[in-house]
Amino acid sequence: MKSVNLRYMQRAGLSMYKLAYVNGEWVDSNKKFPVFNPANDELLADVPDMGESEVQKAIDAAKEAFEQWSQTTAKERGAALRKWLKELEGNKQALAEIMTKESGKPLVESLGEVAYANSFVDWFSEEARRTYGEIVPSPVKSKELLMVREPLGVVGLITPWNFPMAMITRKAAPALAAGCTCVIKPAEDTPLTALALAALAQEAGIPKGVFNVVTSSRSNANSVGKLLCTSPHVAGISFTGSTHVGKILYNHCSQGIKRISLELGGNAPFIVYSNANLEKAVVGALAAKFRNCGQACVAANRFLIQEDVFDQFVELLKTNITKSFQQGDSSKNEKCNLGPLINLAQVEKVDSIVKDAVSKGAKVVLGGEKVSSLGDKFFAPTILTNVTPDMLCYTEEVFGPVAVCIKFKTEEESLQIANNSSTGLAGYFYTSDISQAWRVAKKLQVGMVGINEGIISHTEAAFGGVKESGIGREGSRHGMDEFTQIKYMCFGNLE
Ligand SMILES: NC(=O)c1ccc[n+]([C@@H]2O[C@H](COP(=O)([O-])OP(=O)(O)OC[C@H]3O[C@@H](n4cnc5c(N)ncnc54)[C@H](O)[C@@H]3O)[C@@H](O)[C@H]2O)c1
Ligand SMILES: O=C[C@H](O)CS(=O)(=O)O
Repeated sequence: MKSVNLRYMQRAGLSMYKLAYVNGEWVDSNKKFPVFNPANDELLADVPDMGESEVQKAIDAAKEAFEQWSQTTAKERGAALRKWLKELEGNKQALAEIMTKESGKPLVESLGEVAYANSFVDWFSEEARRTYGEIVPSPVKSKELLMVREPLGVVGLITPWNFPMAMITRKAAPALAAGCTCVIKPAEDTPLTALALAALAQEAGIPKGVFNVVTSSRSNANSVGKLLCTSPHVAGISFTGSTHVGKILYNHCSQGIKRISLELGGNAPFIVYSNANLEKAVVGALAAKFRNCGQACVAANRFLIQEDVFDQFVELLKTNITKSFQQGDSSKNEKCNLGPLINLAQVEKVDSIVKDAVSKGAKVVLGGEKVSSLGDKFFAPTILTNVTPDMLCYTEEVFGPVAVCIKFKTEEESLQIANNSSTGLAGYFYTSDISQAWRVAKKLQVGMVGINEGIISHTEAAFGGVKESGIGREGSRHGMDEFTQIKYMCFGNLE
């Protein structure tokens, strides 16, 4: 089949993004599922709804390709990733437009995500050559002891809809850098970005079978996920998504003792101490809460504000939200910087959490309801106060534009509330006291801490959580660990 060129596909319009990518070929299926623009319900494409037998072909292709790809040198793999990066950077506008159309996120945020996603390809094109082994001083004269890192093999990458490009490159780049081959299963809401990445991988000359993208509807996700987790030809799984699904996959992988890395849900506290610079804290709060309309795993989920600055901070938050955001469809109006939620299920989840809070006595300081005038997936930026522990918003991951504001008296109380969660991904706090900064940063039960900062995700830093937020780290040099294994070699009789 003729090589499919992104620029051609872009000119031809999104309708070209309707084929999955397996073994270097663009493949169809006799079943399809639709992909819509959540901002205006425009049908973007119908893509293959692949089942187990079709995904098995992708696993077979990746297994065959692994024989050669794993034997390339780290330098060659790094060079291949840089060719892919060149294609990604050369098509950043097209990629951003696809992402905005299928996820609803504002174009400015999609462009930011392309840059963030590309940074993982850039970073791991270099890390490929720095995944060193070790030679250790032998305890015995006749022996030499050394350890090397080897690629896991075929890996299954299952990714969410909220960052449809970055969540793929944050996995695929280290996987390919390590010498693994991959079968990628993107979220059913946002498969088109993944297919565009495949088109550019093909353009860059990534060999067939090394980078495969299979598309499935939600109804097939369970069986496809189970196949990837239980296939004897898949050596590892890397999953980003909800804790609920992460537990299902973790259980599947236990059957074959398969490696798995899990980037799961969060419930980030955002603590404002009375000695904080409130103007800076509000800037950080808007970034940590409203990026991607609150649909981020590291989103500030609970605002814990010390009582003597509570009213002042809430008023500042309300004023800044009102003047900072123009909600709407940014594919129609580029000035819009706050989009819709991804689908009706998410809208209903957010709406039910807010209604539950109000029914139990919460006060709606701002927003608090759907914005039907914009469309059926828009929920207004919202501030809730008078929040109590019996409310869902106190414990649940909202995953929407709702700032839940909780008052506390002492540092000890703030930490007790913050750590009272089954998850521990990110946490943020603002203080002007350096001793307090050190104390609180050490006591927060999370994997990542923002200290006087609301945006903490960078490719150079280890991304991941504790408790039920997951296992393993992505980005940084640690990202290679998820796709390699250590082999110890003992040379004997050397005298
Ligand atoms: N820690 C992180 O880096 C991170 C990043 C993004 C999202 N998330 C979390 O993901 C959640 C929202 O994303 P979502 O709604 O796409 O998550 P989700 O878990 O519903 O879906 C994630 C992926 O898993 C697939 N999937 C769903 N059910 C499956 C099953 N039974 N077996 C195999 N695969 C299955 C989906 O098709 C999708 O591709 C939130 O909880 C958010 O915190 C975490
Ligand atoms: O939603 C989860 C993402 O990992 C957030 S970030 O873009 O990495 O900050």
